[in-house]
Amino acid sequence: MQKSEQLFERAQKTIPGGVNSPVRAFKAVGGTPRFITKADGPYIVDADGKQYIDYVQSWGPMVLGHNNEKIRNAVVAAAQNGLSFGAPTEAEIIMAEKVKELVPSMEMVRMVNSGTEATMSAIRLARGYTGKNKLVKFEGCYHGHADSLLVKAGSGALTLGVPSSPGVPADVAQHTLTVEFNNLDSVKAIFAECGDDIACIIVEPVAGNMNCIPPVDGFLEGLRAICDEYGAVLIFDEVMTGFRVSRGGAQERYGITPDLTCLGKVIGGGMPVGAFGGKRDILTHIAPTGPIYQAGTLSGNPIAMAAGLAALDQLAEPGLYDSIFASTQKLVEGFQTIANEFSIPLTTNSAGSMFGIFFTDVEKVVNYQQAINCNQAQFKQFYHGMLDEGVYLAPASYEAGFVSKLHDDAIITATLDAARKVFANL
Ligand SMILES: N[C@H](C=O)CCC(=O)O
Repeated sequence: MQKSEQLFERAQKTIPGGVNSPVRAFKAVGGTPRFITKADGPYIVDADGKQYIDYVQSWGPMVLGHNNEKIRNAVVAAAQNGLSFGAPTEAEIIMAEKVKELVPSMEMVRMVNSGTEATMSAIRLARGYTGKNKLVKFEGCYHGHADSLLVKAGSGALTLGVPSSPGVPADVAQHTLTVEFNNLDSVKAIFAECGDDIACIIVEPVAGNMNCIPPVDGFLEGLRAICDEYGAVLIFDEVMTGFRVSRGGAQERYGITPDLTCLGKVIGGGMPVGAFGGKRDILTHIAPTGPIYQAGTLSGNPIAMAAGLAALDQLAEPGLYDSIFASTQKLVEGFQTIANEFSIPLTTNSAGSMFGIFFTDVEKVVNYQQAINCNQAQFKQFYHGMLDEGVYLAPASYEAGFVSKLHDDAIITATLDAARKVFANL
């Protein structure tokens, strides 16, 4: 770890906390963040040359695994023609058509550069479209770091103890109403109180920023019904679940159609991209067809479009999703079996190729309270044990894990062998 240590020390002199995104800093687990030099397939390699089986997968987008050859070639080919034009290209149309084909509720699509931009823009659109101010989000859900959404947020904000960040004016935060994930009664109650001024509900259909919590039966259906009743816009934040929990995302997996959908890095095969889209009737309110402003010089960047199209094309491979889901199932069942053998209280969740491990004696984790009450000390010990054994999990207990196409049987077996050694010492 010598090189990572040196790099971390050097980084802290010029980069706040030594990292460009807080979750990378290992604050939740302690120790030195591993500085990464390359990634390939299911592996990443750190500055000291140590190889890890990677379950972060750049926080989700690498459904095909790292350094996919076709994506890489598409990026290189596109780069021959220039890096950024600030003008429209055919690739953006092909991308919008492709997204619409895979996620039919996205009748129109606007490209942006990140998940944060996607959710921030979708919220503005919902407010402008409905003429209402308030938004409903769920405690522990994370939708990027826009002001309105950094209220009782999950992910790094929760890990670092600032789920409602300083710097967000109270005047802004007052319009964000937070309710409990998987609790329809709490949503009904807030709508009964101020439904006339609620523009939208934004939800991660599988909450991947408080570990991995799938929706309970009827929850997403209930949100759809409430939005219909009150004329609010239902926004699915599919930054994590898009093209991952099913080829058509969570909306396909659970059979619920939102009004707007937000997508993130997955749509660029890992490049810095995002998109939001949905009903034509709503999207036409965006500039230049409508008055609600939203813009970006780099939006629809040709390199990102090339990477994204190469990634999305490969998702049509027959049996791809069944195979990744089977690997994920084998992994979580393996963790559970081994924990049981060592009498360690543990439960797991999964949705498609996303998974979560919870150190708790709760039988099934379905909400925020249960997620944050898990045994953090034990997670920390487990985390470092796995790292030593060459398995890289998200360095925070509130983050979902991700399995790729290249996490084959041998990789899952190697991970479980590592877990057995680590559990034996917990
Ligand atoms: N949970 C986040 C991804 O959506 C973690 C990534 C980050 O904040 O850098």
